[in-house]
Order: sequence, then structure tokens, then C-alpha cells
Amino acid sequence: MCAVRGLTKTYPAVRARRGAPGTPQVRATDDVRLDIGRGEIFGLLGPNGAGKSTLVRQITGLMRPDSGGVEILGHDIVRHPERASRILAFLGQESTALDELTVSLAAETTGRLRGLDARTARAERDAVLDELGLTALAGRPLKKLSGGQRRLACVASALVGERPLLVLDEPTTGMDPVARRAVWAAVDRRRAERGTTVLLVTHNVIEAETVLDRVAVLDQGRVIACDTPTGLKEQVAGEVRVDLVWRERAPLHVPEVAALQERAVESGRRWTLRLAPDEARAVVATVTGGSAFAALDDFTLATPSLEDVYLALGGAVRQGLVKA
Ligand SMILES: Nc1ncnc2c1ncn2[C@@H]1O[C@H](COP(=O)(O)OP(=O)(O)OP(=O)(O)O)[C@@H](O)[C@H]1O
Repeated sequence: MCAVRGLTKTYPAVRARRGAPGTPQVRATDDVRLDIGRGEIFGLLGPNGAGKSTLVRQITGLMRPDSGGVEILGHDIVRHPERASRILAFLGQESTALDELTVSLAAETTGRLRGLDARTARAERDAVLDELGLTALAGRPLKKLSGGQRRLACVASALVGERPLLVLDEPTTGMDPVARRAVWAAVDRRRAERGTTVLLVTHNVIEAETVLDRVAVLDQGRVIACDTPTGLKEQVAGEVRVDLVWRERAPLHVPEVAALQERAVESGRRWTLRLAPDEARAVVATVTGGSAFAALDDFTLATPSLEDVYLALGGAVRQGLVKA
């Protein structure tokens, strides 16, 4: 369905001018290879600046790569970027082009631009607004909506006028749980009923874990892992995640606690540790007995989530354990 071959893009350095600092050159995507199958919900996951948006802009024909190729349904998108709009619907991070329109007109206009006749565009508009719970807001201009509502209206527009590939860059940013569910249900329905393929950029690993068939983890422009969420989790299988929440601060006077500090990821009063099961048992015994217990507010033990994999891979890259 979509084959990405060796996509590479370097943003050139900008020389410092009077008053404005220069920027070094950045290799935003570095020899990226992906194969996305028809009907797959495929995720791109990675930290800020990993190169996700640059990659989707190249895949959607909006940016020319320095080298490499993109083939979607047999079309060479690097050579013929104008063909992309007929094969795919792209929801970018910005909505400025639609901001002046009402929710209803934004959806209808997108349908018309995608070649629907007026009647079909109106029918699809009504169906999508209803599906996403936007009917009550249909007459409001996008610029007068809340951030989450505006994002939902942009998703609605992206869904009008069927395309075999949907490319969604952080579609649920700012949305409440009801809106998020409506989006995922709509995406899933298109895949189930029409075999739509979805390429999804996200930061939200928990969400990713529930909706994605496969995920590529990007770091510094490179794909450092690509597998099903379950497959990725097997990379940290055999480990247990231990979360310790201290009442005020960690009781570092307890030697066993002090010894744990360097392995813990600290976030406020919370320590998160990934440990072998017998180590985890020993930690629980330490913190639930003796003087450490008085300092403990809460603790949880859990099997690894995709978030743990993500953190483990990110950490490995920084320590040079995975070739970045
Ligand atoms: N127009 C540009 N000129 C120069 N450098 C850029 C430009 N756009 C992005 N970059 C740099 O390229 C790298 C990749 O950026 P990109 O926006 O693709 O990352 P991202 O993974 O989408 O990040 P985020 O999750 O924050 O949206 C970053 O280091 C960024 O600073």
C-alpha cells in the first residue's frame, strides 16, 4: 500500500544574522524505510523533534526529500507529488486554511475539493458531523470553537470524500475523552468497512497501544524499532514496572532506598523503576516494611506498557546501546 525507501531530509544550517542567532543543520529524517499494508493502522511514535512531521510531509508529497522514495498504491509520490491529494487525506497540525469557515462549510468544501458532487458532499458532511457528535456546532466558524472542538472539526473534514489512505498528525490533541473515542471509532469503522489504511503520528503511547496495529519508533530521524505493540513490549518482557509515590520525599536514609535512586526515573514525588521480578519483590518488601513505609504514600506493580518500551528505547539510544 505504502512503501517508504530510504527517505532522508536535512534542513540546512541558517547563518547567524545581526540580532538573530543561527541554527545548525538538522538531519530530520535519516534513511527511513517503512512498509505499510492495506487496512493497517500504523503509528509513528517518537519524542519532540524526532522527525515525525517531516516524515509525513514527505510521504504526503508536501515536502521533497533530499533522497529516497515513496510509493503509494503504485504511485511515485516524490516524482508526482500532485497525485497525493487523490490518494490520501492529510490532517496536519495546523488548521489555518479552514479557520474562517463554519464546521459545516469546512466539511462540505473539503468534500467538493475532493471531487464529490454537491449532493454527495452535503450527505457525507451530515453523516460525518453526526458520527463525530459535531451537529450542534455545525453553524459555528472554526475560529470560534475551543481547541479540542476545532481539532474535531478538522478531523471531520479529513474524513469527508473517501481516500484509501488517511494520514493524521496528532489528530486527538486537546480533545476530551468522548471526542477521542469518537475519532478512534470513526477511524476503525473506515478500516473495517472500506479497508482504509491509516498512518497516525502520536505522542500518546497509551492511546497508541489501544488503536495501532503496528508502530515505528522514531528517534533523531531514524526508525529505532518497528513492530506490533505486543512485539515491542516483548523487548522489555520479563521486567516489572514498580511505581513508588512518596508522601513528601524519598527516605534516603534507608540504604536500600538510597541504592535504588540511581535506577529510578523521578517525577515529582513518584519514582518509576523497571526491575526483574525478584528485584521488584525485594523492593516491595523494603518499602512496605521498616522505616521506609512511613514515607510511602502509594505503590503499584505492573507489567510493561508501550510507554516503558518507548522510555527504554529512548534511554538506550542516549546511552549508545541502540545504534541511532
Ligand atoms: N523548517 C525547519 N527548518 C529547520 N529545522 C527544522 C524545520 N522543521 C523542523 N526542523 C527540525 O527538524 C527536526 C524534526 O522536526 P519535526 O517537526 O519533523 O519533529 P516531530 O517529530 O514532528 O516533532 P513534534 O513531536 O515536536 O511535532 C527537529 O530537530 C526540528 O527542530
